[in-house]
Amino acid sequence: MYELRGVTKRYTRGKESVHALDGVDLTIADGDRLVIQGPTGGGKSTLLQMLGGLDRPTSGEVVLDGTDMARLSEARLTKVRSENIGFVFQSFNLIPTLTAQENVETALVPLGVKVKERRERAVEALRSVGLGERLGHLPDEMSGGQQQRVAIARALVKQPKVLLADEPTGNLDESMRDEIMDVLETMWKELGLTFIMVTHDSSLAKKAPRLVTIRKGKITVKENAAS
Ligand SMILES: Nc1ncnc2c1ncn2[C@@H]1O[C@H](COP(=O)(O)OP(=O)(O)OP(=O)(O)O)[C@@H](O)[C@H]1O
Repeated sequence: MYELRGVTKRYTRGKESVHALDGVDLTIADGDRLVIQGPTGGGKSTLLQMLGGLDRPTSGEVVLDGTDMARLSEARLTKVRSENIGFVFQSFNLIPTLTAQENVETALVPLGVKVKERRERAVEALRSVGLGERLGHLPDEMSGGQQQRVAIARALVKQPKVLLADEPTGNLDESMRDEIMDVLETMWKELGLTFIMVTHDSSLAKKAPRLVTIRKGKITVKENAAS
């Protein structure tokens, strides 16, 4: 469970100061599916970075399961991240010289998983996203949708509690977008993940059980009873 209290993030460039987040209070229960939307520059990516422990707030608390990530040492924060949080980005971020299977295995290296188990888990994760036949393919031998599936397998192979996705369908055409959303939704249901996604896509936002809109660093939360 996440508890954000008074989270502020200020960026300073020369004399200019931007309040990317301005006193954000937000609770996210385990197993929630939450969409973050809002205008360009509103603070969506900054909020996701705080949730992922990729950056620290200027002030406030980002508590994940009782631990304030803002106060952890870099080493402990890296450990919390690699054990608990999977990331999927718009630009897939696969290593171009590694096969699909090797890309997925990389997520298990920091956890000290032995080679044989790494291989088995990577194959299983790729099968679960429908890529059992593509284990030995390099990223540029796969479509955008397939590359994003590899990225999803890489995020989930470590069995995280939380999956964070920043515009995961932003680089994909409409049919691939639906396909990737189906994969993400299935994984969310099957694995009992907390799934938090930033999107510009209003049709995806409408379907979310919980919608956070962020403008000028301030959030509003809407529950969607219909979904
Ligand atoms: N590293 C940085 N240095 C300075 N300012 C930054 C930095 N990162 C973000 N900002 C500023 O903080 C504000 C929020 O940015 P953020 O990227 O979180 O918005 P966003 O809602 O994700 O936007 P977009 O939809 O365009 O990706 C913007 O005004 C942005 O210019």
